[in-house]
Amino acid sequence: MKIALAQLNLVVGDLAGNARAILNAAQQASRQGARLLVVPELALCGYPPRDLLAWPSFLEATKQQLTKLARELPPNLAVLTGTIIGNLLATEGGKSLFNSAVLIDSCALRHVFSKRLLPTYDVFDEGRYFEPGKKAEWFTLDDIKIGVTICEDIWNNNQFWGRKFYDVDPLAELADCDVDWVVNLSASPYTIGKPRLREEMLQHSVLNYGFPIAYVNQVGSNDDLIFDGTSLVISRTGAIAARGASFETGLIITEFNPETRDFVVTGQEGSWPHSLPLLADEQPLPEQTGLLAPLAPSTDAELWSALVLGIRDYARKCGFRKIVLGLSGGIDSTLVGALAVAALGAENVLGVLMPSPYSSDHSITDALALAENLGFQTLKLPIGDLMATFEQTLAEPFAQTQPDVTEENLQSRIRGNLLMALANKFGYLLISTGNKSEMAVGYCTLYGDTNGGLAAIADVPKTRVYSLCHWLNQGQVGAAAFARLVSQGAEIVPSNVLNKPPSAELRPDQLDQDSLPPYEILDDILDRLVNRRQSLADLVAAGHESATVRRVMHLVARAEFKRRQTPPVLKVSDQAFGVGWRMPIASCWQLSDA
Ligand SMILES: NC(=O)c1ccc[n+]([C@@H]2O[C@H](COP(=O)([O-])OP(=O)(O)OC[C@H]3O[C@@H](n4cnc5c(N)ncnc54)[C@H](O)[C@@H]3O)[C@@H](O)[C@H]2O)c1
Ligand SMILES: Nc1ncnc2c1ncn2[C@@H]1O[C@H](COP(=O)(O)O)[C@@H](O)[C@H]1O
Ligand SMILES: N[C@@H](CCC(=O)O)C(=O)O
Ligand SMILES: O=P(O)(O)OP(=O)(O)O
Repeated sequence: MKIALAQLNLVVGDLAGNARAILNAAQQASRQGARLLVVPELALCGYPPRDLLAWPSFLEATKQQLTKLARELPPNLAVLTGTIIGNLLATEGGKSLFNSAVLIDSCALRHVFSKRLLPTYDVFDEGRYFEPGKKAEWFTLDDIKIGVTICEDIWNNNQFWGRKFYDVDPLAELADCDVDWVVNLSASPYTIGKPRLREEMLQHSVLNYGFPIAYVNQVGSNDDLIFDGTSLVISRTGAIAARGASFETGLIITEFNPETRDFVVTGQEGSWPHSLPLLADEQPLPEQTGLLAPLAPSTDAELWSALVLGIRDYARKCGFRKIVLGLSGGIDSTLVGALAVAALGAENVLGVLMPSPYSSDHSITDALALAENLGFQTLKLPIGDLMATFEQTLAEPFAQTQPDVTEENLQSRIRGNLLMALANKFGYLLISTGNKSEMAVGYCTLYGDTNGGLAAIADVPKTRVYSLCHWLNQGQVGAAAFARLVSQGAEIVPSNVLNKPPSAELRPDQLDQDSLPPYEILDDILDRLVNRRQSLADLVAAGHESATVRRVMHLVARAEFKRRQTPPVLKVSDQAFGVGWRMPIASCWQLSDA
């Protein structure tokens, strides 16, 4: 039996567009002779629908779209699609919806399976909307017994994690039902290294529970969440029967053999994708039959692709064709400039140079060198006159004061204002360039360099910004925009950008390192504090100076008000400063207290 898994890039709320993407995949799968097509979690409404689920009109429209889709699907193909389903018993208690997989066969709705484990940690808030499914469920297709799970349902493998997250274990219950194989419909957000982690977990689960697993994951980015795809089919032995490409749409076709009760393993490697089509869903899905698309060769390569997809999808799903950013010749704006070019093409990126009397010459020359390397346009808007006008206007109220950080911030706010003016006038998306290290300690100006529609690298620590830029210069980047440079062995990131010390250039001779611990130390403290919730004692035991740790903890807590007002942050770590980080602002608790 041929089984097809469609890694689709779905848009939240685009019910007709998502239905079309499912239908296209179904027609393609049917032409390939597939008997069953599986598409991702909540594919019809897009994931995550968040509070759209509170609108009765949205629920009704989704229901109607499902009925219409069922009528249009090829009759010889069974389709398992993620969608929302009303809980008819909600009046007797419980939430009014299920997060479900619906089996459509011969153009009719045959069975509904509902997600049993509803995550409520980090970015997930499914208990807010959904009632959990009550029991393990499966269906029979041509005498093959297929167990159905949805995303979190497969993440409670106690033996793999060495701890139990939920009392219910849907996979263990399906093992008791003696199913032939289990399918999982997912919308599993990307974090660094997660494609490999999922693979290890699923291989362990196959051996632990004793059945093959086919796992289909959404691809694309919705708001702050990036979905990598990397769907998998794991055979009974733990061997990988198929692996979908990461960060690309695709139709994975695999063969289940009823005799061996297993998927056929070819072990053939496919090719690593070299380009990310802009509107992939409107073209036929790239097909992979029994192929293993390789995992990214390094976490830098993986992270790069994730950020490119995150920027591209945010722009196109919000209706932007062009990006603007402030280009200072520093490493952060350099990385964001390169990402923007890879995401939308050099012809759609504008870098704005805004020198002040404190700007170095290399802030101009390095920014221009990058723009020339990558072929995008620049605009130079010196801000000295605007600074003088601001200072003049504020001269009277500031008469009895000394220049301080206020004047520094004015420069940043002038730049932020100019960038937003360009964004308004020409319909650009302004991307802010702050990295995670500065967002963590508040080393940025509210309504200044934090301005923007999307914070593209605000979950990327400064040390990783450097490693991504070094990786870019190693010439392994696949983006078409860099093909010429890569083929000539030329640098993408000007070497001076990599070698000079980071500086805000808001006053003479200012260096980040005069205000902050060295970034290697700061980033290790932040990783332990923010991602791993370590205490002062833990951090000191790890070799950090107590005074430095206390200072960082204080800065992190004090900067909460800034983070709450910054743009959506593309999530790439286990703990991003986004919807999964819910710290109080007006709080007396010192992180160093415990
Ligand atoms: N802009 C840049 O490009 C850049 C880059 C690197 C470093 N920096 C550095 O970042 C620093 C920015 O200075 P800053 O932190 O004073 O800037 P800021 O103006 O962004 O934030 C401080 C202001 O925020 C308000 N505020 C403080 N606590 C608040 C709260 N709990 N709720 C609401 N509002 C509150 C107050 O008005 C306060 O003056 C400077 O040291 C600058 O050198 C800036
Ligand atoms: N001189 C500058 N021209 C354009 N954009 C600038 C300039 N200086 C700073 N910026 C923008 O602000 C952020 C933060 O600057 P830091 O150097 O980190 O202080 C920078 O990435 C640019 O987007
Ligand atoms: N914990 C899983 C699943 C979350 C979900 O059910 O959406 C993940 O990170 O991918
Ligand atoms: O934000 P940038 O680009 O100016 O980078 P840096 O802060 O390292 O100068």
